Amino acid sequence: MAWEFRKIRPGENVAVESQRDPFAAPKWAPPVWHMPEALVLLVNAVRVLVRVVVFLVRNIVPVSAAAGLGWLAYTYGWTVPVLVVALVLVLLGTWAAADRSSFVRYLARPVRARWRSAWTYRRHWQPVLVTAGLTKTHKGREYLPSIVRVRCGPTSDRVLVRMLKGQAPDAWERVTANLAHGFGAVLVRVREGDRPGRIWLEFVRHDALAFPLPALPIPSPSAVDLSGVVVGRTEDGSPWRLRLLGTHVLIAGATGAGKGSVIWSTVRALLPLMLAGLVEVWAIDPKRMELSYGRPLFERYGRYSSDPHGGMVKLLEEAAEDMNARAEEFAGVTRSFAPSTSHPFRVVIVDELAFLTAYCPERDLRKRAESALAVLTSQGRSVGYCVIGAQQDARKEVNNQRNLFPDRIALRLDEDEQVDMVLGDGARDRGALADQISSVPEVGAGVGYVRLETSPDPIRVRAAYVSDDDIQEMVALALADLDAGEAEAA
Ligand SMILES: Nc1ncnc2c1ncn2[C@@H]1O[C@H](COP(=O)(O)OP(=O)(O)OP(=O)(O)O)[C@@H](O)[C@H]1O
Repeated sequence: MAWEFRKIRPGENVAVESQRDPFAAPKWAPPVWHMPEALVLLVNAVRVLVRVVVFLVRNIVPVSAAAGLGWLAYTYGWTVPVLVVALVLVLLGTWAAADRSSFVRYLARPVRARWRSAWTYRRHWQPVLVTAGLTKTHKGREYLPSIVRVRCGPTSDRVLVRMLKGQAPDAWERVTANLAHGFGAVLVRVREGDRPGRIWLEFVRHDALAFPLPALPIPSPSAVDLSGVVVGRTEDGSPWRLRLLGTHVLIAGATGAGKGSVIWSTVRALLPLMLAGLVEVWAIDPKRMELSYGRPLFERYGRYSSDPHGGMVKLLEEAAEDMNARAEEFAGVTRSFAPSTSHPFRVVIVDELAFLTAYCPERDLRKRAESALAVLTSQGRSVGYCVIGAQQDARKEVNNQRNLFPDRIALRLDEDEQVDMVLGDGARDRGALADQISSVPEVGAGVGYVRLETSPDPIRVRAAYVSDDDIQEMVALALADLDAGEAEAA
């Protein structure tokens, strides 16, 4: 129980049960101990001293700077500190102009984090948490979760929070809307903390993915990393790197969700290695829409089929056969795959998986496609094969093959339960709101959620939009060595 000292009349100091709620009915406690005046003063003096020391330690840099300037002004007059401040500003300006990224990293962001910590988070912490029901009052004493540290990113803040003992992250997940409104954020996500009992709250200040991202420049061959080709941007403004080497990728999204932009951004990122003969793209195009634009490109630097009467399935089977032959060749010789012109990295893109499997009317073709896909996805990873499958319908009945794809992307989905079907259990609770992505193309097309290997928390991404003109430019670049007639024929 907490106590505070009250003075009743001179010489009469009493300790009473403390009451922090200003609206609570007055509760009179009988005097318990009569305290000497000097002891009361001493206790209060120690309290003030401790608070001052904590404040000084926490704010050592600004306090020292202010004290130094004060001392200069006192000793030499006000012009000297003004000159010192001007000099420091000039130095900081030069630093910012010369190396902006280090300036932002080592100075601007930490200063901003301190400011936001004090002004936005600590100032509103208690009222917002009380209203959101995240505090506990026990025997008149209020227990409040505490802020450990605040970090600022370009578009979001991360606040490390020490929860109350016995509190779990889902208590915070339930009130993310209250927190967002309380602290003026667009949305709030709850992330795993650095140790038990702590969580990171991610306050998104503004949506970095609200506007379409134009097609990224075609990279130089040495910049292409198959462990993470850049296909767009993540919510914190960093590049979205899609892993292809050693995995398979499923892109799930309702019609118009922008699956094409993920596929084309990937092809665009791979283009330099395709031209160098180190990567082949085998395109299977049942819809004859998205991939048909790049048909000459795929036919020259890979394969292409849109033939519904067995051609597409045959292509898949040939990929599976070739993969088997490669596996045999590599057995006992090499364990990690590095692409070469004799053994290029093969990306098999299937624009709509369900056309080959669930929707295919011919039972025989369906079975053959399913079995070739299963072979490719289960054994192809280590021998330089990557299957990228797009899928409109994420329901279980339609997509029984999703477990064959280790990496999955959830673009806009029609129903909330499809999110966990695509990204795995609990993904929606952890913030993958793929069912709430806007269906307005400018706002939501190409936006989605991915789960990285390193973290169970889904992150929000947007693929760059590769327009028809961009595709034509890629095709022209890839076929530049052919003369006009040949290109036409291709
Ligand atoms: N990354 C993006 N940024 C902005 N707009 C985009 C993006 N991707 C696609 N769009 C817009 O959204 C429209 C639909 O995209 P797209 O055809 O790629 O969707 P989809 O998921 O492949 O649909 P479907 O399954 O019906 O083929 C495009 O015509 C384009 O205008």
